[in-house]
Amino acid sequence: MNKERVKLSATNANLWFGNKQVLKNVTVAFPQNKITALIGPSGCGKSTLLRCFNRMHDLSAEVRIEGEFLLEDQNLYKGKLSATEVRRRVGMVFQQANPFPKSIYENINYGLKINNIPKDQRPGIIENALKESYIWDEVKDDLQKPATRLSGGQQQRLCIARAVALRPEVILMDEPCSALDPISTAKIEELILRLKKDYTIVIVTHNMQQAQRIADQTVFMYLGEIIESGDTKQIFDKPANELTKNYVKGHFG
Ligand SMILES: Nc1ncnc2c1ncn2[C@@H]1O[C@H](COP(=O)(O)OP(=O)(O)OP(=O)(O)O)[C@@H](O)[C@H]1O
Repeated sequence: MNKERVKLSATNANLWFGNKQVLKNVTVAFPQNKITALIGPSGCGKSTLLRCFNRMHDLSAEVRIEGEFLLEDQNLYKGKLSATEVRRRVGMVFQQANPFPKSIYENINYGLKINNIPKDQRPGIIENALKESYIWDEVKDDLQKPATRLSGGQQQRLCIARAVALRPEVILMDEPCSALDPISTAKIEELILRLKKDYTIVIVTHNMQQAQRIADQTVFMYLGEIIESGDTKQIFDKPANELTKNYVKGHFG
């Protein structure tokens, strides 16, 4: 798929919800410090695949996963890594901003506490995370106010700050802008582009313009399989597969 250093990968991954197979022999690699867009029609398995990379399916009894998932050379499931450690190193931001019903400050502080970050280091980390997520200027005088009073776009940037505060290596984003207006979306896209300097980013999106604006690489999925992946420009301008072509041209989806 690329010559860059691979940060995160899956090889021959299969996943079942009960008897229903949702991921079929998925092999994919996400290069370090790049943005990869995962695209494909509704229900093709994008979110399910994304969630495998931070062990979000661990608590679902009906889920069966096969295959190899690696963070660099460390196995996400079979090695020494605990689910908590995996989730610290592979952060996730969801479609619907989901701040805790607590203060802006506590939203970030909470993750630091459960990861045993010393108390005296936390205020500095929180300030940096808010700065890094382009929201500090808007909230610096309101840190003790409830996070739920922020706008949707601000809540989403707070959720990104919550993820980056734990210094992950990868940030998974599941349609992070789908509930946002164009101005908030533009701010998040600008933020994502800046974050790739420090993080590897995988973003699920239904917005083809968004994928073309921000993604270095694009992966097209259909019915649980990876149909095609490559440089974003190639996927959109010269797709090799007819299904990819029809999807990116908006003929189905
Ligand atoms: N907990 C579950 N139990 C059973 N089936 C599930 C479960 N979660 C998802 N599925 C099924 O798995 C398939 C893939 O779902 P997934 O959410 O990964 O698709 P997606 O490509 O992210 O879709 P969308 O773009 O609409 O968010 C769908 O058929 C869905 O109904």
